Amino acid sequence: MVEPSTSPQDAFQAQSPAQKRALSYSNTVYQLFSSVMSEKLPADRIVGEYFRTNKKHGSKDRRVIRESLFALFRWWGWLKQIHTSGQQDETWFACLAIVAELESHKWTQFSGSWREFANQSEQFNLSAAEQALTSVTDKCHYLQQQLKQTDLTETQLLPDWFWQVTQVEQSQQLAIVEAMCSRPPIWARAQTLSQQQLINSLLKDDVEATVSEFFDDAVSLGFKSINLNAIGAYQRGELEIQDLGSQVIGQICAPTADEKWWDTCSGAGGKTLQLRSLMLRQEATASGSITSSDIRRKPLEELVKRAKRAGFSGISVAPWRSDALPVEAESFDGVLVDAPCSCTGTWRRNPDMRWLDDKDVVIDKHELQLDILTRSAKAVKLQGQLVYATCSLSPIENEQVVNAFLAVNPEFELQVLTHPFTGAQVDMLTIWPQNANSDGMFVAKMIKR
Ligand SMILES: C[S@@+](CC[C@H](N)C(=O)[O-])C[C@H]1O[C@@H](n2cnc3c(N)ncnc32)[C@H](O)[C@@H]1O
Repeated sequence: MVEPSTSPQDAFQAQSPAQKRALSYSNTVYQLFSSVMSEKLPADRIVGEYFRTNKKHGSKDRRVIRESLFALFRWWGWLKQIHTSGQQDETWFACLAIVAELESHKWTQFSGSWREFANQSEQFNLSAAEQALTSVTDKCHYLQQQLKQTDLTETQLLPDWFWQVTQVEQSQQLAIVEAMCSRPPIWARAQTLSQQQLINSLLKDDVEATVSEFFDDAVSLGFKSINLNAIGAYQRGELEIQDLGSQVIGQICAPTADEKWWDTCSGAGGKTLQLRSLMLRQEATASGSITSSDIRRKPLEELVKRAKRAGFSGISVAPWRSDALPVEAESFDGVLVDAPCSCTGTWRRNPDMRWLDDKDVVIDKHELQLDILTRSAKAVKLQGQLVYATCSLSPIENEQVVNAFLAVNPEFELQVLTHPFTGAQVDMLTIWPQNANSDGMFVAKMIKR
């Protein structure tokens, strides 16, 4: 539970209104940061709960608090090397001042105050960046110079274990860090409208959207946070928020209008809705269907609501209540296994998770993933397709699961895929966040012979 900010640290006395507010923001961000780290709960959840119970903050306050907090996690791989005390001391103020420079935050009166508090220690002589820092390498140089610390490197921005479990070639590492330390846009999928119709409709609600060059139903809603409930197209089910990387999965499934699909780990139905939308785009009265399953009941209830909002028929729900198949064996043209995973591919949106999780989050799930894939495969009919997907970037949860499955299920054969963003032909497809400004994803497609 995060307590509301009450008094600034006694050791730091505000000499001006800007310093007073800077201390108050610092106090709130500090409480939130400590809470995320100690409770090991997602920052989004902790911040959401804090703002729900502390209504005093206006929209500007929220922005300063939220953006400073998430920036701390984005750059924590460097900052943790100077802030080791766990106290709200000069090193803490240095962190706040530094992230404001690294992300070119506009609240310079507060970041200037944080810098003044940091500089009360002889350890620091921080100054504002002379120009906007654009690349991670620029940022690294700025920090090396400010902190007089030359052993900072770009790869420290992701935990060591990430590099161990992903086995990324050195030549690719910088591009990954660069993507992981920036935010992707909010991606949406035109669900019942054409891309252009959706863009026109969004304009009426003052949302400037742009089309994706890759899929004819994907649109970018830009980087500003949006109140979805105030958008007509969302209320009418004409759009769904879905990251571009996630949209790759439905595109790889490529269901035809009359096929019967099973979404075995549907959650609240992000991909179920996409599959149905893809069918309806081919034929307004598509006779195909999708059965959606999950071990959790609540997301399935949410799925039903979302399908209703879109006016979609042809979707039914079959909860997994035991290890037994909740659907008829060998009866589906396509089975999608969007397996539970470490979610390392979503770290751009959740930078806190890279410091809350550890290597086990990747290693632990391999067996469960193989088990779900093996059980789900029993529902695929002859010549049917089996699609395995995760939002992990580690081969342990991806290629190794598929290879282990193929080793004992020789009737399944990998199908060559075309990378939607690079055009490369691959046996199994990893979408890296830097490929098209999205989250990271993995997908493999097999045919039952
Ligand atoms: C990656 S999420 C699915 C996201 C969803 N497909 C979407 O597009 O929004 C994985 C889902 O697998 C479910 N799950 C976990 N263990 C499972 C199991 N043993 N059998 C079926 N589903 C499981 C989780 O409840 C979770 O909803």
